[in-house]
Amino acid sequence: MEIKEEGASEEGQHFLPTPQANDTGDFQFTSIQKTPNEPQLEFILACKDLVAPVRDRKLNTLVQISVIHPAEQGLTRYSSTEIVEGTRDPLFLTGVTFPSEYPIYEETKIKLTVYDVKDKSHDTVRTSVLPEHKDPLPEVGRSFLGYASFKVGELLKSKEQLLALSLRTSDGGKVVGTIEVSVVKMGEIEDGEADHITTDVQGQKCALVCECTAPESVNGKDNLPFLNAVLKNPVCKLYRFPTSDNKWMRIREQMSESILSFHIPKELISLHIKEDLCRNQELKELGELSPHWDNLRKNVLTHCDQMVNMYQDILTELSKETGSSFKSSSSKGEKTLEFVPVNLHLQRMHVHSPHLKDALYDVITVGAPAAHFQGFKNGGLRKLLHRFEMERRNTGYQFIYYSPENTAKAKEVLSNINQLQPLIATHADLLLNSASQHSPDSLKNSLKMLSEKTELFVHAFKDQLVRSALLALYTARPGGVLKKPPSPKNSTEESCPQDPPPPMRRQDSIPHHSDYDEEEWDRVWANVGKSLNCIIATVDKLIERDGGSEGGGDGSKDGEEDPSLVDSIITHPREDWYEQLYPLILTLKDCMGEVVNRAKQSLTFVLLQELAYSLPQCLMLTLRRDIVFSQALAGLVCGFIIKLHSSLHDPGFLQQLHTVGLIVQYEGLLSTYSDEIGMLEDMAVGISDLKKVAFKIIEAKSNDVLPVITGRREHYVVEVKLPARMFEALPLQIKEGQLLHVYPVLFNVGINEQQTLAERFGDVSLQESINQENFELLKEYYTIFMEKMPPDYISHFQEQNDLKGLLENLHQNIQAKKRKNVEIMWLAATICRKLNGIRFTCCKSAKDRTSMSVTLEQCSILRDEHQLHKDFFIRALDCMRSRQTQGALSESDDPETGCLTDNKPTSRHFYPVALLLVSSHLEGCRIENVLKNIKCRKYAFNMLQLLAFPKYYRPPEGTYGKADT
Ligand SMILES: O=P(O)(O)O[C@H]1[C@H](O)[C@@H](O)[C@H](O)[C@H](O)[C@@H]1OP(=O)(O)O
Repeated sequence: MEIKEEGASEEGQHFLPTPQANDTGDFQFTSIQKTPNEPQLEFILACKDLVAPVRDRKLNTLVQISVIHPAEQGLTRYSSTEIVEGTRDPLFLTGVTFPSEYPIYEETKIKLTVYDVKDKSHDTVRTSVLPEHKDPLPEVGRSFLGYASFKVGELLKSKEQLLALSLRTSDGGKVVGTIEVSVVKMGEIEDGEADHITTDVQGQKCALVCECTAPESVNGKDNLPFLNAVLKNPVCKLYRFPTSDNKWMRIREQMSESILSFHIPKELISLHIKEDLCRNQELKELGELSPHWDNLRKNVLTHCDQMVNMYQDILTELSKETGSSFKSSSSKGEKTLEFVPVNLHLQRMHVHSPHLKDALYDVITVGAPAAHFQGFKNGGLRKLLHRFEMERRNTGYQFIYYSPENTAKAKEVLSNINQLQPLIATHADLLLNSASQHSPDSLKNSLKMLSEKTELFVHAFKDQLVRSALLALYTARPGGVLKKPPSPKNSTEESCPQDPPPPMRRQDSIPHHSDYDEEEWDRVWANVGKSLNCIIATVDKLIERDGGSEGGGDGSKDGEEDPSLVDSIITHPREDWYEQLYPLILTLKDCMGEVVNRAKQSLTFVLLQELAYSLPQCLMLTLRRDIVFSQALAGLVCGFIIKLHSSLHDPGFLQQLHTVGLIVQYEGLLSTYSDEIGMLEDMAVGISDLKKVAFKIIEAKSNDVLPVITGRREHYVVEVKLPARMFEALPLQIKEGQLLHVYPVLFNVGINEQQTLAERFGDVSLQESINQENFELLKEYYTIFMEKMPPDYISHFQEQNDLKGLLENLHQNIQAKKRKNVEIMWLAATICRKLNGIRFTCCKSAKDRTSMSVTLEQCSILRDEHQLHKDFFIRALDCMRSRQTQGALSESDDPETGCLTDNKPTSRHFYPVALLLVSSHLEGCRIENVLKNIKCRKYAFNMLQLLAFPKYYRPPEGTYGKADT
């Protein structure tokens, strides 16, 4: 029999925006004193001496928590505990938390209703693995046992903030037991002894005494406004678990979205548009070409313009999504959202355990960066890029083959030129300005800056590529006939068709031409250096003479300046500095202009070769790479900012940040089977491309604290802003703008039924090579870490951690080629945490497998680092993965499927705010994640799938089933 509460108007929770919260009509309510951004109220529950309705039947109880807002009469279901089985004295591990935005006052009434759950598994959808004749269990649902209620003010003002309330039957008559409500404050120092906790549920007792002092380092309250600008819509859960020495630890699980999900893609797309517009312009300015190349260029430009339009359209679409912070898994194939990462969240576990410092454990959970709209029929980036390069290299006479390294080099030089030329011009003008003011000090300073930049400029061209590109372009001009057409077939390093594919670093098919005057470039290039030397010598002379010192000097300090020029200066008795320097500056600018012109054209010609081959595939490949990279970068920036904020008070971390850089470890759960092979190939390239990213911390000058990206495809700088107070406390190197590097590594272990197929009938080599390659990268990072961190830090570090042993263990596990060897993931994650790194967990959608993995990781940390009682490991795991049972769903839920039937999303992919807030206090954070994505509180697994999962990756009964994903 299912018992319904009488008179309860069950509605979703309605959040009032905070400013209105105190002002509900004519009423004035007493706010709860709160710490910014911390939950307003958190409590735990336990029952005693419950009376079973039927004798000799063990009770399986849960408590449902409802709220009666003071201005309303209606009851709003808020959350519920987990089910505790087989005891009259249940002690609930799942607590209740009211986040800072929730409209709760001292006058708010809380109703606690205790139910006896007869069958907690009836929600699990039976699948084909069940015998067909087997009917669902006849006895489903739960029975009402009793209720109690209290006002928030009563709880807060009670002795030791603890209430023991009688539970009564619905007519308010009979007492059927007691319920204890105890306020919890994270970060408090445990005062009382949680004595007599036994793993025997019958004997569980609750530690209810707490004293309060919040450790600064974990709460990091100073940082909150900044994190709030980035993190949105937090979902919180509170638990308490016993430790092996029978004390309680408290755990707050928090899951938040990030507006960086949209902000970073928008920044990046704008940057790509700028870069591509500039390249298209340079292609147009390439000058006259012979008909073959000219046609190619026209074709390339048509496609490139189309591409820029496409990026602009995507940006326009994304710009409409103002304030969005979440892309659901069901939108992963949407074209306009392709640059946005799927289901990106910070998953945070805050642990307060006795005798230990409070600790935070963060993992970024996100769908594997992949180009879902383009699909995976032909594989992912790793394969596509390799194939593209192989084919391009063997195209014969139509194009000149430049290796990817040389193409990247050409882009780098072009970018350097574009940056340096205007800088030099500015410094040259400043020098003239100093000259006109006749100020020796200012002249010296301006000269110093001018010299530095000009030297960099000259250095930028010290590359064979520029010479060969000049020759190639020469041959492509009308009349510039190549005597020996460039072809890999003419190369001495040519490979025979039957040979294995040559390595990527093969020699380029760069032309050689006997008529070409190579020295001409040398002369043009050297002129820049010469004219700088001339300026230096002139300035020296002018200052020397101005100081009235005797003697004229010979004007040949640097040995390279033109003696006639210098002589002409020193013969002037009364110099006008400006007049003396002006012609020299003009010469420098002219020489530079000549170099820039030639170099730009020739290097643009190199880029033309890459683009001209295999249009439009080449551009689609760039698009795919941009998409995957954008998703990966959004996650990385989010992870970096969170890591920075949570570790700002740690000098060791800050030192590591600027001397070594940060390890960023990705755990992949993709299978090497079917489409997920392509996803893994995309993900591997996307993550590896993150090496091109460096961070820079700058002082925030306004309220806009969102990061800014500069650079171009081969090299990005992400500027992260910190408020002045925090910025000031940073090490000098960071404040001076030193670039902070990241070392991304990916370890993948497929765990589902698809991976079983791959292992039995397919191929797992992709996973093996990714793990092997990334192990080498991780080892490299460790070596740099050991070399660069100070010896005293290292000796302390080594005392605490056996990193060498862990690495060796990881290596052995990778070599072992064991099936579904999840030990690899645990070891890689542990190493990352010990190295102060940033952790990521990814599967296709980051909702089902990722939720299993991240909750397992949390409980394993509690076991290994916080002495979680071993008999509570599985219970803790189940609590974190759990969902409300059917009876606890709101009326808008479909009881058959657990899926929401009303509260339809307002847009295709965004979770409506009302719905989000309603849901944010139901069971474990990760089931909320599933709900956010597919509007259904069920992990998308069936029993057959779960049989293939490693044991600890299986969710509890009642939490999984058929879901329309
Ligand atoms: O979050 P995921 O684990 O990628 O979700 C998978 C789930 O593991 C699988 O069992 C199910 O059949 C679906 O394919 C889920 O992916 P969706 O992207 O369809 O949510």
